[in-house]
Amino acid sequence: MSANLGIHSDAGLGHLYERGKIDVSHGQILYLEDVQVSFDGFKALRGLSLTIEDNELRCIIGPNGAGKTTMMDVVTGKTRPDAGTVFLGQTMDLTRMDEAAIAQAGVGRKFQKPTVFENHTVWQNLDLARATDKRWFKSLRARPSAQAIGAIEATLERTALTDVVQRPAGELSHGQKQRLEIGMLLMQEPRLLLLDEPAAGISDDETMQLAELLNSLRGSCSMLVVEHDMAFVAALAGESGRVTVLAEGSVLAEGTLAQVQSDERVIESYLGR
Ligand SMILES: Nc1ncnc2c1ncn2[C@@H]1O[C@H](COP(=O)(O)OP(=O)(O)OP(=O)(O)O)[C@@H](O)[C@H]1O
Repeated sequence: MSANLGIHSDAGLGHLYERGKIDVSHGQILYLEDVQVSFDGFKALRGLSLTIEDNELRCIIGPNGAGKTTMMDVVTGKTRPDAGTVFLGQTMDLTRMDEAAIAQAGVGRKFQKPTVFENHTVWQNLDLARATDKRWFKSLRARPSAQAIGAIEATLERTALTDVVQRPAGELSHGQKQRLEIGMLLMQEPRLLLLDEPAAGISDDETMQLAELLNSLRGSCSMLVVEHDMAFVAALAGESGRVTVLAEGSVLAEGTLAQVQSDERVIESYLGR
């Protein structure tokens, strides 16, 4: 399969990857084949194969312990697979790149718990996320360019945070913090966003606002969303979006939400519990 896709290895060149240079000429942004991960003999991923199209928004569902977080850890370089293939586009072998190189190549990750700078304002958080110089004291003093101001304002609007721009992030609601963190990731102009249960613990209204935000990002980046909230998944997948069901470390089913919801194996292992 790899050979057919024209994939080749770029071992050791992680530091040279340029943002936006992902080769999606075959239409795929992420390609996993037969990925295996074991922890002390326990197989967390057993032959996981998954392909995400460029600009696709894919929802991943599945029972606790199915391997969803481990899959994200493998894509971001936090966990090295024991075996298998993990490529970003045609040419970047993620199993041979470190976490920093993978982030630099355009993979952004949002963990379940929001991690924002609580004592800084919403504006400062976005400004810091944009900054290439991570020494925050220097970044905060540097005057942002007109282009940077434009990017921050566009992100504020997109994340519906314009009204709270001068509020410290610590005062925001959980849903607003989730949107701010996604805004911070957007400041890095990711090509692939991984989101781990972004709707967990937020109100129904904020869940739908979050779905609106992610839907508005279609076309500007690919997204992989792990989620348990089925109303949220329905709002993202619509009638025709693909949903993947993971169970026991591999893909149990894949199809539209209606297809996977009526799949007996899915009902038994996940939905029907
Ligand atoms: N570092 C680790 N050491 C040992 N076992 C681990 C480790 N990380 C994960 N596991 C195990 O691997 C399995 C898959 O875990 P993972 O967190 O990937 O599942 P998940 O689908 O994300 O679950 P959840 O929906 O609960 O977040 C679980 O049984 C978990 O206990």
